[in-house]
Amino acid sequence: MTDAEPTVPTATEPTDQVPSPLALPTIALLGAGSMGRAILSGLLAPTVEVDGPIRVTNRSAAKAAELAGTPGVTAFATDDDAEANRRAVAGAHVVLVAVKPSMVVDLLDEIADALEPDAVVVSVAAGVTVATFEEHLPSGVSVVRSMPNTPAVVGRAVTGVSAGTRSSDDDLALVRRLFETVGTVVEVPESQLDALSTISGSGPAYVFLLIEALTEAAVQKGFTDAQAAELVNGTFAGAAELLVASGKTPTELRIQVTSPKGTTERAVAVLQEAGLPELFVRATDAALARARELAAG
Ligand SMILES: NC(=O)C1=CN([C@@H]2O[C@H](COP(=O)(O)OP(=O)(O)OC[C@H]3O[C@@H](n4cnc5c(N)ncnc54)[C@H](O)[C@@H]3O)[C@@H](O)[C@H]2O)C=CC1
Ligand SMILES: O=C(O)[C@@H]1CCC=N1
Repeated sequence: MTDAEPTVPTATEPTDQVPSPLALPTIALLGAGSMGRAILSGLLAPTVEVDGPIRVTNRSAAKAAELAGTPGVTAFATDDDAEANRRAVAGAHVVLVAVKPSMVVDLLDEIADALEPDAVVVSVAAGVTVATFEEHLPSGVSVVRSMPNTPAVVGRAVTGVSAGTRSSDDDLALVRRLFETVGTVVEVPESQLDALSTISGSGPAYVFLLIEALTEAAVQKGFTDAQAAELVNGTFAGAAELLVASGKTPTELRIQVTSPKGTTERAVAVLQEAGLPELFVRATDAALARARELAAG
C-alpha cells in the first residue's frame, strides 16, 4: 500500500459513532468584532451545547440587532445600554474578553463587581498581561490568557493559551475545550504568548499578504483578476493541504517543486537574496515590540 491509499477501517475501529455534544457552561462574549465573532461561530456549532444562550455584547445597536437574530445568542449593545456588559456577565461562568487591548482595563473596571465570584475570564487581547487582568478583577476570579487566530471561522484556528496565577487545571481544561470548538490549542507559559501571537495570531495576515503579492505578479503577467485569484488562491490552498496531508516538511515539499537548474530555482534565489527569511524575523520582532507597548498600556 502507498502513502496515498486510504486506510480501511478495521472491525475494532468505530465507524458510525455520533460524537457526544461538547457541553460548556454559560458564556458571555464581550466584543463581537472579527475575533469575537470567529469564536462565536465555533461555539454555535451543532456539536457544542452551551448552557443557555451565549450573551454577546458590542458597541453598536445595529450589530447587536443582527446578532440577536442568531439562534443561541442574546445580544446587548453598549451604545444603547450602559449596563450591557454587566448584565451579560451576571450569571456567566466563562467571560471572553474580545475588545481592543486599549479598552480592556476600562471594561474590567466596569464588569468587576458584576462577575460571578468564581467566573473564568478569558482574554484574547494582544499584549495585555494576566497581571493586568488579575489586578482589576476580584481575587476569586480566574484569568486565562489566549491568542487565537481568524481561521477560527472555518474551524482551523491555532490558539495559544496560558494559565493565570489563579486558574486551576479545570479552568485551563475548560478554556482548552472552548477553543477546541474552533481548531487546535497549544498551551504555553505566559512569557511565550506574545511571541506566539507574532507567529500564529498575526500569521494569517502574513499569508494573505503573500497571496496579495503573488496575485499582483500574476496580473502584471497579463492574467485577469479572476484568473489570478484562481491561480494564486488555489495554489496556496493546495500547498497548505499538501503540507498537512503529506506529513512532509515544507523544505522537502519546496525541494520537490524546485527542479535542479529549473525555473523555480531562479525565483526562490531572488526571494532568498532579497532576505525573505530575515524579513520574517524582523516582522515578528516588530510585532513583539508592539505587544510590549500594548502591555505597557
Ligand atoms: N483580529 C485578529 O485576528 C485577532 C484579534 N485578537 C484580539 O481580539 C481583540 C479584538 O480584536 P478584533 O476583533 O480584531 O477587533 P474589532 O475592532 O473587530 O472588534 C472589537 C469589538 O469590540 C466591541 N467593543 C468595543 N468596546 C466595547 C465595549 N466597551 N463593550 C463591548 N464591546 C465593545 C466593538 O463594537 C467591536 O465589535 C483584540 O484585543 C485583539 O488583540 C486576538 C487574536 C487575533
Ligand atoms: O493585530 C493584532 O493586534 C491582533 C493580535 C494578533 C492578530 N491580530
